[in-house]
Amino acid sequence: MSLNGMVALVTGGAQGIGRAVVHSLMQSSVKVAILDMNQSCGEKCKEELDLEFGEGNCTFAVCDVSNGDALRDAFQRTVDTFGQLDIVINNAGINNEKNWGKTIEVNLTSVIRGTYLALEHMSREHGKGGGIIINVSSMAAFFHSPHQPVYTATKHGVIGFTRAMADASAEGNYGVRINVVCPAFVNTALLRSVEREDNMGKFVKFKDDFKSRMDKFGILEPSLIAEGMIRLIKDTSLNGAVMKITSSKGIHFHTYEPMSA
Ligand SMILES: NC(=O)C1=CN([C@@H]2O[C@H](COP(=O)(O)OP(=O)(O)OC[C@H]3O[C@@H](n4cnc5c(N)ncnc54)[C@H](O)[C@@H]3O)[C@@H](O)[C@H]2O)C=CC1
Ligand SMILES: CCCCCC(=O)/C=C/[C@H]1C=CC(=O)[C@@H]1CCCCCCC(=O)O
Repeated sequence: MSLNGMVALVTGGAQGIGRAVVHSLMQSSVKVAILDMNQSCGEKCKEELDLEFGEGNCTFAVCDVSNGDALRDAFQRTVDTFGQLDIVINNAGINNEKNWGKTIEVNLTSVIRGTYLALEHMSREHGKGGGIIINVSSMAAFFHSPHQPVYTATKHGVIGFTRAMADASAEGNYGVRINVVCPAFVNTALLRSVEREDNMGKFVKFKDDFKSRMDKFGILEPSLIAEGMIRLIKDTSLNGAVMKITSSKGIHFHTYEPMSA
């Protein structure tokens, strides 16, 4: 499946995993709208991508995904700029057990809002031509992190919401495939936040245990997560898929017991 000419929107696209998937998408000739709350990183990211791929192939907008109006405007500006929207990756996420309400707002509420906004611009129920949504969860949804109870809860929620919405899309003939990716530890700024009291609050005292888990389970590069996301986009058979990415098994999928009668 060629992605040439498609248009993607990536939240948290200025750094880390989001930056990696933006680059992979542009290597596949996808035009990308990068949304991020970090203006300096976003502008630097766009400057570098313009140098590599030529101008006009990506945009950057400062957008805090937890601001619903700003997120709605950013989606609309993307469609106004590029004329269409085919791929949405709800990637932006934080780790803050002190301001845990914010963690819920960004990691779960904004993923829900971003999914609904994506459907407004892609679903046949809105007269559009279809598309693909990828929501970002975590292996913390399978190996719960005793040091990140609220982060863990949000990532469990992303899986449940995504699987439910994928079924709704299939039953409603939305024409939109909705999948979720669950990386283990990834070498980004977010991972380094587990050592900071500002982020971890009282759980920072467990940082040595957290680091020993990183040693045990390994640390992935963002490019591998981007590879998994491109696979979710290109494999048209995948809807409601729960992709896991770990050092031990690489890119693989979680399987669920079928619901008994
Ligand atoms: N790094 C890791 O070990 C893992 C990360 N994840 C998830 O992957 C996603 C990306 O995380 P990383 O790339 O590691 O983090 P990162 O911190 O390196 O990059 C996240 C980007 O999102 C932006 N962002 C944060 N809050 C935002 C908001 N409210 N509005 C707009 N942009 C915002 C940041 O400015 C940053 O550019 C997150 O959902 C995270 O939970 C999942 C499993 C493991
Ligand atoms: C803010 C930091 C982001 C960390 C996200 C994350 O995925 C954390 C997961 C871990 C937290 C405690 C754990 O034990 C989780 C282990 C995840 C790796 C499991 C890999 C298992 C395997 O390789 O088979």
